[in-house]
Amino acid sequence: MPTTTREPSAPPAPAPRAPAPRPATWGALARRAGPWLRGWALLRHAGAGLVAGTSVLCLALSLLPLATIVLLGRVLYLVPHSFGREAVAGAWEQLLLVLTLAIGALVAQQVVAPLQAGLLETIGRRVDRHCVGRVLRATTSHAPLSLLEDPDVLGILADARAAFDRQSRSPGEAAAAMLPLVGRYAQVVGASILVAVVVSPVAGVLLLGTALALRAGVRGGMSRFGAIWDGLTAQRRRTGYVRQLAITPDITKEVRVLGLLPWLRERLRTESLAQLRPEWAGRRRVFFLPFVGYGLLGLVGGSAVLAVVVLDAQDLDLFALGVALQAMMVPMRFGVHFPESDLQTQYGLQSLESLRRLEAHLVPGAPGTGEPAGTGGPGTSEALAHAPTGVVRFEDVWFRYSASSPWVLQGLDLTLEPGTSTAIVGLNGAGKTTTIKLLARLYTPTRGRITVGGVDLRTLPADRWQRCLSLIFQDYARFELSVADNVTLAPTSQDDQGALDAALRAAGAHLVVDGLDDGPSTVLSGGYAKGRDLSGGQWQRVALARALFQIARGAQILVLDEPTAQLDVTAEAEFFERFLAPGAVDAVADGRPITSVVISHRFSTVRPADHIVVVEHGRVVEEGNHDELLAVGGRYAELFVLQARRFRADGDPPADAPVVGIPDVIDAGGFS
Ligand SMILES: Nc1ncnc2c1ncn2[C@@H]1O[C@H](COP(=O)(O)OP(=O)(O)OP(=O)(O)O)[C@@H](O)[C@H]1O
Repeated sequence: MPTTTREPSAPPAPAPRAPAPRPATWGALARRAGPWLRGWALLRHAGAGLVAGTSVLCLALSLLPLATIVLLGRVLYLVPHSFGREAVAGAWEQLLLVLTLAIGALVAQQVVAPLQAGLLETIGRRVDRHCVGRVLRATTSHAPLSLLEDPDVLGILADARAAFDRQSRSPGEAAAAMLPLVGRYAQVVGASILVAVVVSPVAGVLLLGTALALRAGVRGGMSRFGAIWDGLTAQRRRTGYVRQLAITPDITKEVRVLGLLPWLRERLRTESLAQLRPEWAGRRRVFFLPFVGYGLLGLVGGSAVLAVVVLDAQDLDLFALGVALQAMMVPMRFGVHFPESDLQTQYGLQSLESLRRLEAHLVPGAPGTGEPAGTGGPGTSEALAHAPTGVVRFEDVWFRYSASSPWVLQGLDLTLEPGTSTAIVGLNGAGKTTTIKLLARLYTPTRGRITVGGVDLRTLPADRWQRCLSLIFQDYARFELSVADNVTLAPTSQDDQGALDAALRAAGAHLVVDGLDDGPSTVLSGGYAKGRDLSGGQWQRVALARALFQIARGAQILVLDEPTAQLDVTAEAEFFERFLAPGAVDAVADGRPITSVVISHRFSTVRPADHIVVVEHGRVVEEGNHDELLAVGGRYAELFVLQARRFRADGDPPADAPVVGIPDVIDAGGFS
């Protein structure tokens, strides 16, 4: 294949900007009511019987105090008629009965309250189970990676997760708390009706009006503070990150050794204050002064009701007076937070809205993802049966991570022939990993296209295409699971056992496994009984086995990003000889032609590849096989010799050290 040297074409015109989002069309009322209705609707996930039973209990618990008021009013009335000169026949017996009932009502409240709390907790947990499922569906959807890296989406995700980590209130708590809240309103209405009946309708209306005004003040303050809280999402994420840093053993180990603990403590302090100061200021603003105002309103309203009662006092008997004075206290309690429902509904409903925004961003088919829903789960025969095959081509691909960041790929052209091995080499930051992220459809090209067998990758569901690939990134995942789970990432059948063994052997990980107490069942973490942590190089072999296992399961393209970064020199050389040679993965591929792509910044190691591509500044500057590239004496030759010379200095020269076609390098003291 001829060696080519590429020049960049002119940069493309800026990508068209997405249209600005249209202003929300919902009315203010709908905006306020929407979250409440959605929270209410969540109750169906707790089970109709449980919700109905708990509702009845909540209503009973809120009406029992009214019953107590009436009964105690009756007691007041009966006391003078039960003793002394004004005693009336039968009054004493009635007094005993009413007193017993009043005590019974009080005891019932005490007994039922813990039961109510338990039932509400159960409802909350059932609703949260449903919501956690929704979070998982959103985060494990096939949304483009760019969305999962979007700072706004990460902030929303952090908020949604915080609720389920019990750092904030959850949607389940909000839904459950609505039942006692309804009970509170039933109680205040009941108390106002009592006052209206025993004193006058004016007093009843005054009482209800005062209660509702106080309530509006309390909840209004909470929702204004909720908006402030929402605005601090990014800062909360930063604070949470530093807090997490402070308790992550691996990181604190490094921080300790470097003597950075004071720095970490100070950083935690400054980040926490950056979150808390606006919260404190917000609290003062939305709670303190309005609290004084609403306190005065309660005083005026309460005094007005009292005045009406006093004016009517001569017409009121002891029963009416007792009931009126006690009932007046119920609405006055509307001036403070309800501990069983206010924080729960305020922050729990905000968590629910975060969850909904997350779904809007990430769930396939939802507006904003631009992602067609996939078919077939990981490794299913359906996904692989419809797998696109053929030559993979990058055609003048331009890419940047966001509209404001610099171009990473600048007109990259690349061809991957089926059944061949390609090495992509280049210096740090050249765009090699980005190239394979695009190949894997984690991102889509900003301009240009990638085709497979002539079909634009964009038109294929990402998950179906990804089933054709087996890919290990340089920052591969390390799961605190068994070796077998780390390799297969799926429940294994008897059929898989052979593929697992072959993958471990082909990756050279079988030697690692042989040294483990429980063989492939050993958990790869020292934190478990019989578990064992591995060295970096041993982990890398396990990750390689994972990639090879997917090949055994039917994937046709093997992509390895810096697969030898943690291997020793001998293992690295052996790896490249094995994986880039023809038929390298036959042992796991069962004779199918496998296209392999290896990324490396080590020019001296990719010699066996059928095709070597040199990437610089996001474009291919040279390509060919090793001999062709050396003969040209360009960038590859220059960097190959530079790196090979270092090997030589280490006493380990590559086999073809005497290089021809790069006289300038040789003159400069290269190989002789
Ligand atoms: N998620 C991201 N968001 C924004 N910029 C990114 C992201 N990932 C990479 N970049 C930028 O893209 C450029 C190319 O990175 P890439 O990882 O593709 O390089 P590379 O050739 O693989 O480098 P290396 O050999 O160091 O792994 C870098 O400048 C990097 O800062």
